[in-house]
Amino acid sequence: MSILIKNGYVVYGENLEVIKADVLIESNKIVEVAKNINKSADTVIDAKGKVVSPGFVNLHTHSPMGLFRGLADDLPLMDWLREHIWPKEAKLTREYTKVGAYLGALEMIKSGTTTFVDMYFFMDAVAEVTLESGLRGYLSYGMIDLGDPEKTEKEVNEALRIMKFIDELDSDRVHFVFGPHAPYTCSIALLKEVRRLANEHGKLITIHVSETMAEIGQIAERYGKSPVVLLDDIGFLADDVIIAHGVWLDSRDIQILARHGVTVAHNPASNMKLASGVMPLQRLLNAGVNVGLGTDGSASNNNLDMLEEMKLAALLHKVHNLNPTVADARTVFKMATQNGARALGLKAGMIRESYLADIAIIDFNKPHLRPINNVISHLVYSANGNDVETTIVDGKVLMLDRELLTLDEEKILNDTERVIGELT
Ligand SMILES: CSC[C@H]1O[C@@H](n2cnc3c(O)ncnc32)[C@H](O)[C@@H]1O
Ligand SMILES: [Zn+2]
Repeated sequence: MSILIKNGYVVYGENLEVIKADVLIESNKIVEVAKNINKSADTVIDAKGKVVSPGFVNLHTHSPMGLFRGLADDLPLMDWLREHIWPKEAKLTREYTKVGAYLGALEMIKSGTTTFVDMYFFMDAVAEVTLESGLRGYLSYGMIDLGDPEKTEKEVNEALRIMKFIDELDSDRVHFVFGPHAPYTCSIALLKEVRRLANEHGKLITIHVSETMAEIGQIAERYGKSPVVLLDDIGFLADDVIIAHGVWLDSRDIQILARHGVTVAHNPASNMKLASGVMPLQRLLNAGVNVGLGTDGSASNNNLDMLEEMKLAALLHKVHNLNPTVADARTVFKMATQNGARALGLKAGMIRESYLADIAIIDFNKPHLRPINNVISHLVYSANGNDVETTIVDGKVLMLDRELLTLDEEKILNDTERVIGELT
C-alpha cells in the first residue's frame, strides 16, 4: 500500500525545517520527501494549506482513565488517588476498562497522537484495543504491592501474563513495558525483580518518580534518601527507564538521571492541576537528559490532547522562570515528537526518508492558524487537537478528513455513557 501526501507544509527532519513538498509513503515507511513527486499511489491526500507533522508521542498516560473525567477535580495527588480514584478503580472490570481504552484511543487518534506509553489494569484488553485502533502502544500493567510479599508475587505474575499475551500478538505496533507504579507503592524487592526481568526480556520500564513533595517526604522517612537516589542505589536506573513526572529533583538526582540515560516524561497539565509542582525542565535539558511529553490520564488533565500539552509546557516554564525564552516552541515540539520516539528506540517522531510513517496532518485553513507566518509556533501556541484532520500510523490511515476508519466513534461514545452509569 502507498500513500502520496501532496502540497503540504512538511515539518522535515530533526531540525524541523518547514518545506512545501510532497511525502510518499510505501508500506509502513516514508520513502520520499520532495517537491512534485510524480508517482502513482493507492491513496492520494491533498494537503494544500495543511501541515504534515510527525505524529505525537504521548510518553505517559493511563488511557482508560477518560472514564473518570470530571469525577474528582481540584484535589492534591494523594487525596485524589486514595479517596477518589482508587475506590473507583477497584470496581473496574475488564469490560469497563476496555470501553475506557476505546475512548482513549479515539481521543488520541482524533488529536494526532500516533504512539503512547500506557500504565493501567486489564492491559490485555488495552492491547486488543490498541491493535484494533491502529495506534502504536507501549503498554504496562501497573504493579502495586505496598510491601506485601504475597502481593509482590501476584503482581509479577500478572505482569508476566500480560507480557506473554502481548508478545503472542506478534505485532510491530503493540509492545509490553514493565510498569511498577512508584517507589512509594512498590517494595524494593518488587523494583529489583522488575529490573532483573527487564534485563532478561529486553523490555522498557516506566514508573512514576518524584511527583509530589509528599512523595519526597514519604521516601525520605522510609529510606533516608530521595526517590532517584533510592532507585540508583538498588541498580534500577538505566537508559531503558522512562520516569513520569520528575518534578522534585535536586542537582544530584538530575546528574544521576543524566549518567544513566534515563528519560523523563513531563506532564505539565497534570502537575498544574494536582498542584504537584513545576519540573526543572531547563536544568534537565542542560544536563543532557532526554525529556519527552505526556498527558497523564484524562482524570488529571483532563484530556489526551498533545497539542494543548505543548502549549501548557511552553507557558508553564516561561512564567515559572520569568523568562519567555525558556521552553521555546521548537524545544517543546521536539519533546512531543522525536524525544518521545528516542526514549522508545523508535525510528519515528520525524518526517524523514526511511522513518516510520507516523504522521498527523493539521488543517491550517482556519482563522486561528492564519497567516502561516511560523508553522512550529502555530502548532505549539495556536493549534489544538481538533485541528488534526488526518492521522497515519505505520503507513495506515486511521482518520481521514476527521472520519475514523478503524474505530466506531458513535458506539464508543454510547458505550462510555452506559459503562459510567453502571460504575457510579
Ligand atoms: C496501577 S495502574 C496506574 C495507577 O496510576 C494511577 N495514577 C494516575 N495518575 C497518576 C499520577 O499522576 N501519579 C500517580 N499515580 C497515578 C492510576 O489511577 C492507577 O491507579
Ligand atoms: Zn501517571
